[in-house]
Amino acid sequence: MAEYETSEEDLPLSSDAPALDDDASPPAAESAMTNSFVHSRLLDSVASLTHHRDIGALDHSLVLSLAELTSAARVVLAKRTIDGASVEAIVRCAPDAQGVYQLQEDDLDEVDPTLQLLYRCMHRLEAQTETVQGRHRLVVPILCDGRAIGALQLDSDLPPATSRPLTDGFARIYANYTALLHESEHDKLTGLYNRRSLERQLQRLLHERTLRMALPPANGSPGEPGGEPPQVWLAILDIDHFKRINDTYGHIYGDEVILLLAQQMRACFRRSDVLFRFGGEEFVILFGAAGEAVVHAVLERFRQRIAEHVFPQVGSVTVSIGYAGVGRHDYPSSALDRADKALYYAKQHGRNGVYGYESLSARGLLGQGMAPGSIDLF
Ligand SMILES: Nc1nc2c(ncn2[C@@H]2O[C@H](COP(=O)(O)OP(=O)(O)OP(=O)(O)O)[C@@H](O)[C@H]2O)c(=O)[nH]1
Repeated sequence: MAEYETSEEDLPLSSDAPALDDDASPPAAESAMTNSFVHSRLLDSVASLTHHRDIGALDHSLVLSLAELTSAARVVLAKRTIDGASVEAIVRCAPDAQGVYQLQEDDLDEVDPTLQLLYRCMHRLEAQTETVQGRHRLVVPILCDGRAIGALQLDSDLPPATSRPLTDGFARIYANYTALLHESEHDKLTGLYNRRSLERQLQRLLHERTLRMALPPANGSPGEPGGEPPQVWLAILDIDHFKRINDTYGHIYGDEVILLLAQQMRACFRRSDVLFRFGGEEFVILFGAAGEAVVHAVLERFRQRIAEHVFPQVGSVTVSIGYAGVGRHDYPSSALDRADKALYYAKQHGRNGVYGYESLSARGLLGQGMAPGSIDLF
């Protein structure tokens, strides 16, 4: 670390700041001052980066920090899907006409020539450089366990030798921190989201829909007369007679059923649908759909798919599913409670079925005295 060569007034650091060096020449003092300023900006960026608990916010913070620290013309973050098969997200950052950095998140344009180096970098697992119209382009891979989970592109006037250490450093911090966030949000056995992340994911989904659809203010919650039709849905899925599977075949096969079911969920639902392992043999799905008929058809298709699937050793497995609409100002616990009531109804009416809270309720089938479902609410 360089020594500070300035006065305490000039540099409002803590009282631990190193003493002045009387022999320092003005240019040396100036350079130390610059170094110290750069270091504190850098630490600031790292601190704000690791402050986030949400991967989306972390992505934004990463590209903004790098752009601001390097005065880049453009910074791009590309992220790969979990299976590494394709690129799932692109976050770009560039200054607007006033020089203020603006973020932009978009779908991948595979033919965009300005992103070709990103692909090559992720493929070759090593940094790439090129010069385009006098401007330097540097792309570094974001590596995790020897795999490229993404890449960072910096278009700037800085030669790659100058910008590389910083860009590499940010890529490494990002890789370490996303691994930590990922672990804390996901179930170890299935790789699906865990229960802890439900509230945040639900808020994110509701927020995204609000932004995308620019909805007018809600005038009621789902299920209430006059309420707007819900656009986000929550389904709870529970494996039928799972205790019997464990008792008959043992926990290892029980776990395998859970794992294979999660794989079936991944294969059947859309990438934009959010999948959770909520508890032992309980799963939650959050998704957007136009109406109850669509939701019912999607879940019914999954129920059938599982009923027809042959699980190794265990053979046939069935699932019961309950679902409910989620209003814009809903609490996760209330939406869960409604879906759980529909699931309970499914369990009481032969299992291997799909039921929606709204239609059960409209048909008066959820009596006052109905026992609460099995789920522990927040
Ligand atoms: N193998 C395995 N079993 C689990 C896990 N978590 C919970 N279980 C078991 O799952 C079983 C759930 O049993 P119940 O809640 O009685 O439900 P069920 O037998 O599925 O019956 P219904 O839900 O009424 O159809 C219990 O025996 C739990 O011990 C897990 O991670 N792995």
